[in-house]
Amino acid sequence: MSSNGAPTSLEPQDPMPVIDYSLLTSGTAHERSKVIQDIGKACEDWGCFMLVNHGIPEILIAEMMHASNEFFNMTTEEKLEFEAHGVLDPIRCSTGFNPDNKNKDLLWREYLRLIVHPDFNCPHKPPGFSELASIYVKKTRMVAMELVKGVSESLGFEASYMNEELNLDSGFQLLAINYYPSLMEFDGKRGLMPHTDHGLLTLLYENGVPGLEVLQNGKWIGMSDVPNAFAILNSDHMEIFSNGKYKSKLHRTIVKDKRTRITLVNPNGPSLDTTVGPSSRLLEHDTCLPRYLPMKYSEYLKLQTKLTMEGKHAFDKIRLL
Ligand SMILES: O=C(O)CCC(=O)C(=O)O
Ligand SMILES: [Fe+2]
Repeated sequence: MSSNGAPTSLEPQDPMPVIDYSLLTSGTAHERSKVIQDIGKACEDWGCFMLVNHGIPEILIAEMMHASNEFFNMTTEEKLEFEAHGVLDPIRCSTGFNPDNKNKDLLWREYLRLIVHPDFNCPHKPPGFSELASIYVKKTRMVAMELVKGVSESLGFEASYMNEELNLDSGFQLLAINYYPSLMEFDGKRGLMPHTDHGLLTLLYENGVPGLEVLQNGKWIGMSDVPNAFAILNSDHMEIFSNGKYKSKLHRTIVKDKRTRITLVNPNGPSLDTTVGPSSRLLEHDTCLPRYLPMKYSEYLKLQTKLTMEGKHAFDKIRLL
C-alpha cells in the first residue's frame, strides 16, 4: 500500500493470484463481487491466475491423464492415423513419427489437438478415451464460460455481454494434450517456446510435473505450486476485445524433471466466423482509440499458423499502437 492507502503497482515478489471459483458460482453477492474484482485485477496486473475449487473432479482429471498417456504410448503406426495437417483439422496429432524429427537442440514435445466445440472430435482409441474426453471438455467449457462472465463484469459490462458479442454459444474450444516424454524416452530438451495463445482464455492442468512459466515484470516465473489448480492464461482475443487492458500472457515450458509431463490445455475462443476487434463499448469515449485491427477469428488462426512457420506472430499484424 502507498502512504495514502491506495494499492501500489505490482511488485515482482507479489505472489501469483489465486482465484476461488466457488465464490463466483455459489458465493454471496458480496463474495461474488469481490472475486470479480480480483479476477479483473489478476487479468490486468498478471494476465494469468491459478483457479482453485473449480469443481472438476480430481478422479476425472486423473483418468484423462491416464488415457492421454495411453494415447501417446500407442505405436507410431497407430498414431499416424491422426497425423497433423491443416490448422482447422478436427484432429491433429504431431509426434515423433520420424526419428530424425527428434532434433535434440530443439524443444521437444508431442501433442494431440482436438476441436471439441461446437462439434466434438476425438480419436476412437485408446478405448474409452473419447467418452472421457467428451465429459471432461463439457466441464472445462462450463468453467471457462463462467470465468468469461466474471471477466465481462470486471470490465464493467453485464455478465452476458462478452458471450453475446463474441458468439460464445458456438465458440471454438480446443483440447490440446501435450506430452513431454520422460528423460528415459528422450534425453534432449523438452518444452515449448515462448508464445501467447489465441482465443479468450486458456485453461491448463498439469500432471504434477512442473514446467510452465510466465513472463512477469521481465522475469520467468514457474506456475506450478498450487495443488489441484488450473492455470488460467489470458489469450490474444482477450487483449484485443479489452483494447489492451487485459494483456495476452506470454508463456513457455521448460521441463527439467525427469518424469513424463502431460498437460490438458483448453483454449476457449469466439465462434470461428466472429470478427473480433476492441469492444465498441470501450471505444465509445472520444479519448479511447482502437489499438487493434478487427479480424475474423478463423482468419487469425490461419495467419498465425502461417506466420509461426516464419517465427512471427499474428498479433503483431493487428496491433495498431
Ligand atoms: O504444456 C504446457 O506446459 C504449456 C502448453 C501450452 O502453452 C499450449 O499448449 O499452448
Ligand atoms: Fe500456450
